[in-house]
Parts: sequence; structure tokens; C-alpha cells
Amino acid sequence: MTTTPLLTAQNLHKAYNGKPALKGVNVALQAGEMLALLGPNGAGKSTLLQLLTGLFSPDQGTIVVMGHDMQRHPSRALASLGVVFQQSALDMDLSVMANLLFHTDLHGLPRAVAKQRIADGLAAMGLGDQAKAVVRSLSGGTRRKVELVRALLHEPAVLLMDEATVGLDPASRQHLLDTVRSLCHTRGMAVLWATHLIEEVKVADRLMLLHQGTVRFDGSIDAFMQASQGGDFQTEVLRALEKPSL
Ligand SMILES: Nc1ncnc2c1ncn2[C@@H]1O[C@H](COP(=O)(O)OP(=O)(O)OP(=O)(O)O)[C@@H](O)[C@H]1O
Repeated sequence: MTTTPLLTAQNLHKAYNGKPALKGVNVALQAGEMLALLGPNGAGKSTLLQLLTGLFSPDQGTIVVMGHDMQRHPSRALASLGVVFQQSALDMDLSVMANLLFHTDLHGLPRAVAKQRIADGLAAMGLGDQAKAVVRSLSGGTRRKVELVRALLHEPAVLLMDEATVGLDPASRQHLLDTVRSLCHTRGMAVLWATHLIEEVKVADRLMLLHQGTVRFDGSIDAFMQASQGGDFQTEVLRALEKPSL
């Protein structure tokens, strides 16, 4: 059965000063799906995520989120997106609570609903006692978790994560990914998650390999391994990306 994807990007092109960074990329994210976007430095992962979040416009191509065209109706499209970027979006001098309330106000959530979701979100990430802490006083790993709580407060249909596990120790990284994974299952949230950590992508439903602005593979990890040349997962990913390491 085919269903309408929650997010569709078609034929995305983007160049910087005439140098192409994306050359006709297509993405379709289905409800409940976790898609890992893997590629070496400079492959175009951040550029793709910046286009999908409406930060920049593509030179060519279209992006539709929950039926809303990103260029024609950006605020409607963005209302269904949660974003965790490499760069922190938190105000370092405000408390965790103030940062999170700022986000829920932006999305027009009533305060009572906002406070309940914030309490639940912090508790789910093991941060129930950190609401009053000033963000600057938190470790890098804890800030990442707060970023995730923030990104989920308006219950987005689609979550976009760019290297969201950077700075986390292995246990926290696993916890963050498990949390996201269970939201895919329970709420049908779709996730596009850019990373350069090959081993990390094994928990994803689908793998997209990006190299020099072009999609080299898009499908399940099983399909990738079946089409490969018999090496282990890491070896085959590096072969597909023509890299000795990522
Ligand atoms: N603002 C910019 N101005 C000029 N060139 C850029 C800009 N942003 C990215 N590029 C170039 O576009 C290409 C794709 O970069 P991008 O950051 O999207 O890749 P990436 O896969 O996210 O890499 P990384 O993992 O290093 O962040 C690279 O050649 C990069 O140098």
C-alpha cells in the first residue's frame, strides 16, 4: 500500500557561487519512518537540511511538508517540522524552561499545555530536575537533549536532525536515538537524520547515501547489503561513497 509521504522533496538543486552542492536530490519521507542520511564531509547533507527547513531556497526543485509548499506557504510547512541542527538554537543565558517556553509561544501553544509537554519531555530525556538550570551551565550532551525536547514540543509530523548526536557519550547517543525511534512507532513521526557515523545508521529503517550532491543509494539496509559486494556494512558504505573513511 502506498501512502502520501509526510515530506516530499523533488529534484533539489543548489549551488554556492556556481559550484553545485546538490544536483537533483529527491526525498520522500513516510509516516513512522526513520531515514538515515549518510555522507562524507561536503556531500551536501547540511545543504539538504537547510533547504528542507526553509532556511534557504533551492535553485530548482520543490519541497512539500504535510501538503504545504515550502516556498509558497513556509509558515504552514514549518509548523509540521521539528529541527535539531548542529549549531545550538538555545539562548545560553536563559534557563531551560525559558528556552522551551519561547519555542511553545512561537508555536502558539497554550501555557498549560506547554508546561505539561515540557515536563513530560524533560522527564523522558532524564532531565526532570534541569528546568531551572541556565543553559550555559549544562554540558554539551545535556544541551543536545534539551534541543531534542524543544524540537518535539509542538509534536511535529517530521523531525529533521543534523548530526544531532555529536557531543554525546555512547549511552546518551543510544538513549536519544531510542527516544526518537519510539516516537516514530507511537506517533508515526517521520525522521530524517543526517550523520557521518556509519555504525549509528543501523537502527534506521532506510539508508540514503549522499556523495557530491547526488544520491548514491536510497533503500533499506537489507537491500543495500544484498546489492553490495559481500563486505561488511562499513566496508560497503565506504566503497559506495568512494572514501577510505568518513
Ligand atoms: N555557505 C556556503 N558557501 C559556499 N559553499 C558552501 C556553503 N555551504 C556549503 N558549501 C559547500 O557545499 C558543499 C556541500 O556542503 P555541506 O555543508 O552541505 O555538506 P555536508 O555533507 O553537510 O558536510 P559536513 O558534514 O562537513 O557538514 C561543500 O562543497 C561545501 O564546501
